[in-house]
Amino acid sequence: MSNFLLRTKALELLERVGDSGAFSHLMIDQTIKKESFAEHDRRLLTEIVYGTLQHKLTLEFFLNSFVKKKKLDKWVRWLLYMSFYQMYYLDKVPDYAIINEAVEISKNRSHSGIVKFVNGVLRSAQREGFPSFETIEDPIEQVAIETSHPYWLVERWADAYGFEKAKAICFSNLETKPMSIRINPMKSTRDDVINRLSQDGLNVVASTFSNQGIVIKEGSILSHPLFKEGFVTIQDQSSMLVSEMLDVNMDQTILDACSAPGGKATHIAEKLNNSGHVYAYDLHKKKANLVNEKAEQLGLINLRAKGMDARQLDTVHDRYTFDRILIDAPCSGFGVIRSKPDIKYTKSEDDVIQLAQIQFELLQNIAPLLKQDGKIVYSTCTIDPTENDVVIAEFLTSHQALEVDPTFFDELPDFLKEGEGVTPFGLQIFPDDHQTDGFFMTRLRYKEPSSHE
Ligand SMILES: C[S@@+](CC[C@H](N)C(=O)[O-])C[C@H]1O[C@@H](n2cnc3c(N)ncnc32)[C@H](O)[C@@H]1O
Repeated sequence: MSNFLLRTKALELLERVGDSGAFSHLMIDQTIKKESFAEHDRRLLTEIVYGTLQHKLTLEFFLNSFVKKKKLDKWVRWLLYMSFYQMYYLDKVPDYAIINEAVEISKNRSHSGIVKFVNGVLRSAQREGFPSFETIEDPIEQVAIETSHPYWLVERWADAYGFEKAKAICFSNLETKPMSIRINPMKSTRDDVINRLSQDGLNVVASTFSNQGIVIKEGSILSHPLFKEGFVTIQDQSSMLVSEMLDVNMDQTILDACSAPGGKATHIAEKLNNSGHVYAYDLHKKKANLVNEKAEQLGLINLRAKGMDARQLDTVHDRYTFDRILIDAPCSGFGVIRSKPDIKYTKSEDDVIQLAQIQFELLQNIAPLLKQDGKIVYSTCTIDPTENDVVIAEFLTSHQALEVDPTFFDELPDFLKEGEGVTPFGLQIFPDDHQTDGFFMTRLRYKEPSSHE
């Protein structure tokens, strides 16, 4: 494909999704796939689109240094952002070529005034270079601009964890993490899968988070037969640890209250080796159907998902029904910004407060369904204390028969036991800690198994 066409496509995508606040990997990937590009073009297009979105606030800072208070058409702004992104972050294409392409695109779309403007701004950037972040005096603002996070979010993390940790989190959100997969123990062993993938040229190592996990350091699993035939599932390592900490045993009756798209529900069902039963729910029926599809692909007959608000599960299940309960709650998602950069632009402090309320209600309404000797795992893929430690602390204050299960901490992998993420209420994994998603998880149980009767 010509450079002109590729960059025109990139601009179209950015215009479509960049301001909507609803872009997702899936949506962008599907659009790119539809065009049937050559592999090399597809990779460059993906890189330009994601990179521009990922660095949006930094690129805005650059633009403001060249253009004072000028109202720009949406497409002109995105064209300048994507050109800046390539000039500053990529060394694949020389600046003059990036500028020429941008000028050609402008000619195609508008009149000579705009063409001159685009050319002028990009030539100034080429001549003068981009402004240094050192010129920003406020350290929080400097990190916010350099890593393209909103100010309030960096400030919030600095208040919760200190400035240096907040900075490390922000920078780690710009890196890519290695992909990890979970083997299906009903079909193969981890050693066999590692051997097979190594023979086929992938560089893989065993995960220390889960004995079903494998980290792919080099190579792609997406076109490998083991992936296509359901021998392995793509899942982040922190996410795998959640189902590990549920401490599942054969024949148990398990509830996964917020289950879509089914990563953890299928992990749990695999651990049961098709015995027992996993009752899975999700607020959205369509999403619950995805869980059923995933279970079918993996050959799991002990998992069934339905659409339902989990805060009303006490209308369909009796008290003391479940051996294990997983509440992988809806959350702000601040632990997964690396793969979903839209989160940092769209979520607000109000969202955090509203989500904490929902999380509390989920715990409150679901906990009575736990058997006397059962265990509840509560998890989120966020790093905000309001949705994690604070929700658990408040829940335990109003439900004094329950406690954080002290054996949860003993069962953590050794390298996590002593880390900075261990709190009195659970384990917080940060995205800059282990090249995984950021996650919070904890396990609750009755203080005295029969005292609540
Ligand atoms: C963090 S995701 C769950 C991820 C899933 N456990 C996995 O591992 O693939 C949270 C899910 O909760 C669902 N949800 C939100 N509010 C809910 C509610 N009141 N009842 C049940 N599910 C809800 C969302 O639709 C979303 O799919």
